[in-house]
Amino acid sequence: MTRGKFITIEGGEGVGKSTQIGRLRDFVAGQGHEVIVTREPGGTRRAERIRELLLEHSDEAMPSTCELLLMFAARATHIENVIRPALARGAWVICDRFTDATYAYQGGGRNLPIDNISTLETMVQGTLRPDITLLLDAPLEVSAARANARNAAAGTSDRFEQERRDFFERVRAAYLARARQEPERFIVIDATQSMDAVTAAIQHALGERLLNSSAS
Ligand SMILES: Nc1ncnc2c1ncn2[C@@H]1O[C@H](COP(=O)(O)OP(=O)(O)O)[C@@H](O)[C@H]1O
Ligand SMILES: Cc1cn([C@H]2C[C@H](O)[C@@H](COP(=O)(O)OP(=O)(O)O)O2)c(=O)[nH]c1=O
Repeated sequence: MTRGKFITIEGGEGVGKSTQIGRLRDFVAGQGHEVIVTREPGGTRRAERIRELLLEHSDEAMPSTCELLLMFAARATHIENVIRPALARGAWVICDRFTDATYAYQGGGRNLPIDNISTLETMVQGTLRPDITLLLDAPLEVSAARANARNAAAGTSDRFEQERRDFFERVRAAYLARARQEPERFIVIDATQSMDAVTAAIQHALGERLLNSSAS
């Protein structure tokens, strides 16, 4: 059985990840593949409980190291129980955020040492890495406006969404730096475009990089 492909989708809050993931699922399923859509932090019962700990507001300070370890604790059970078994049976896995988010948020945003993140990455993932990472990129004005509109409609905002502008600038810069370092894995999409234009750009890039190669 050919191993499935592991696709992650990354970017700041409100860039349009959730919107595009639904369309991506249909696109990949339309090529005849089994598709699993999942997210981080989360994706299993235990990991979703860790997600609640990470996102809830609390009067107990959250040390950055605690945040980092919880992200990888959730990831460990997600990989073991969902991602690896799915890939092994040939399913394609589409994951809303993965370890690049840790490099961007805990590394870029919180200024935690990259070496610590990379040590945990190896400990938790071994050699598992995404085959393709879609980075939806937009200036903060655009992504914040979308996230704010969505949160106002839902009446909620989580602990990360309370961060200040300079935090999100560092997150965006860290994502773009990673994309420059690994151009063969990353596809950077201009997320300021219309939803349909973003969808078309994703499908075009995936067609070039993955679907053709998997057919051969
Ligand atoms: N390309 C786009 N143009 C305009 N609005 C968009 C676009 N993509 C998403 N949106 C809207 O912006 C908000 C945030 O999108 P969402 O997919 O939830 O982002 P994310 O999952 O990245 O936080 C939603 O209300 C969504 O309908
Ligand atoms: C996976 C991951 C997420 N996060 C953060 C980013 C988000 O603010 C938050 C929850 O992710 P998510 O629900 O995907 O955020 P949104 O839909 O608003 O874009 O967790 C990290 O800080 N590190 C990580 O490793």
